[in-house]
Amino acid sequence: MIHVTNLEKEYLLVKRDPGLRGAFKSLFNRKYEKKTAVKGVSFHIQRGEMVGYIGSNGAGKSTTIKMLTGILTPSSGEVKVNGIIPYKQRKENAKQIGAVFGQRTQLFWDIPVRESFDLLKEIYEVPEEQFNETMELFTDVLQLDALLGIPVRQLSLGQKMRCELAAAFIHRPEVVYLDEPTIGLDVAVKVKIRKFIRDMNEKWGTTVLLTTHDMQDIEEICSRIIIIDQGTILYDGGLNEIKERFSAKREVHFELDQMQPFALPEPLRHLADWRLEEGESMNKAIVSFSNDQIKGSDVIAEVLKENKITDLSIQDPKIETIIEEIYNQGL
Ligand SMILES: Nc1ncnc2c1ncn2[C@@H]1O[C@H](COP(=O)(O)OP(=O)(O)OP(=O)(O)O)[C@@H](O)[C@H]1O
Repeated sequence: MIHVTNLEKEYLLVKRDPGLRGAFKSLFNRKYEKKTAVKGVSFHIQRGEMVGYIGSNGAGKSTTIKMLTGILTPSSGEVKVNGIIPYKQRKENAKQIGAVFGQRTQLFWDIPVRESFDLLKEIYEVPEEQFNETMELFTDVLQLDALLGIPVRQLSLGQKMRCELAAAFIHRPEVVYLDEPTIGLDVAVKVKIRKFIRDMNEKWGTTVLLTTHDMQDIEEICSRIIIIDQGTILYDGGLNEIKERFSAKREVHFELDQMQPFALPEPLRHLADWRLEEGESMNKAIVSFSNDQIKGSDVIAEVLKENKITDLSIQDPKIETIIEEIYNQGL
């Protein structure tokens, strides 16, 4: 569905000396500097896959997505979405994709949401019956009923984002690009949005490329991640595989009675680290260890022998921690 081969994008930046004099000079004698935002990126995404495209600020995510949507022309390399070259066939590409770009809206600011959807229906030439059926479904799943009569500018961020999501899927596109679809939203709306994306993927087999800094989005939506750093791909593979690869780092969280001190038993001293998290009524001792050196059950057994524990839980490594480690140490 999405084929990207050796994709590159260079931006030309105007080089300017500091100060007013520099600004004035650059008006007449422009010097340019090249900035390669995407360097030789290749990946293939199958129809119906939901892939997380992640990386730190400035890694090159938005630049890639802009090339996939046809907004930007690549400096070199190839990009094809469902057989279409986006920057050459912008209209055809626009018909088969949907997009949510964080804070920007594709809805019409001053008119009621319902009328924005009616306009999108005309733009995408959605058949009447299909449109009504889709609207009914979205109204139900995203609880849009009360919002349809309100102009977008009067909606809260969460309400607006629910409408944006509906607008991205209204014409049942083949591919949807989601750039930070849950940014700034409360947990309840995030849950609703993640479920909606999963449901649409299941119902229509929509291919989804998701950019987010919220790792919970990734964990709940994607089974594959592509990690980009400084314009090049660091990792492309299963979310579970990478978690397993790094599952060397596991943690057991032991809840202690406030009055009880914690001691790491002797057999664990060279195999595990621990730290204390202090709370109002409860302290928590967090013991971290390498799965390939000792089993979680042995850690628990040893700790229970010497400490009074009220509760415990085993935590898998968080994907943020994993990504930070890949950034720092490589794969
Ligand atoms: N229009 C532009 N002109 C010049 N440089 C740009 C332009 N857009 C982006 N860049 C630069 O290209 C690099 C990649 O930017 P990009 O927006 O693709 O990153 P990103 O991964 O989407 O970051 P973020 O998570 O902050 O949105 C950055 O160094 C950025 O400063």
